[in-house]
Amino acid sequence: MTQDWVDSPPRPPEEGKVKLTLVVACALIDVDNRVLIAQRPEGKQLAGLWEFPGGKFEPGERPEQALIRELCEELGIVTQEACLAPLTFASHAYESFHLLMPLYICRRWQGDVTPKEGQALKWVRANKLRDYPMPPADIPLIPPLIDLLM
Ligand SMILES: Nc1nc2c([nH]c(=O)n2[C@@H]2O[C@H](COP(=O)(O)OP(=O)(O)OP(=O)(O)O)[C@@H](O)[C@H]2O)c(=O)[nH]1
Repeated sequence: MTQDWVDSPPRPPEEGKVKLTLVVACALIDVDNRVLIAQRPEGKQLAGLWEFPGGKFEPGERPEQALIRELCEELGIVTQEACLAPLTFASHAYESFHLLMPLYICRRWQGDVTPKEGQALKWVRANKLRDYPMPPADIPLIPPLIDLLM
């Protein structure tokens, strides 16, 4: 019997490889302990679903820098690193990538929350978040928010 792999054993399957996508997100919390969610606009992946503001990193950015930039671009507000506290994270296998998404909470910012990208916004009690369809990655983020806010 020939063993043509004796000098070069079979490799682990290629399908084990994933594209890891790093996204940073924020639960903004208002004075009534409600959380801000935003609806993904038409034309984007997962359009119509409600999500936490945030987005992908730009090259060389730290998570807090990326989040401060995204909050300014999407909502027209300014916050500082000292006002961002890590709460939990999402790790979810989408079909074409694996999402790793830290979720921060933020209670202090300057400016009025304004939908800068035409997205619908809603302030929602943590125990009502399940009434809004969210991306699958976000579902495990709800219980820590309920624990924190209810
Ligand atoms: N911001 C945000 N993104 C989320 C959440 N949950 C979730 O699965 N995602 C996914 O994480 C990625 C976020 O990237 P993004 O908002 O910067 O990206 P995008 O699809 O608008 O893409 P683009 O910026 O390349 O146009 C998307 O694939 C989005 O579906 C969430 O709660 N907030």
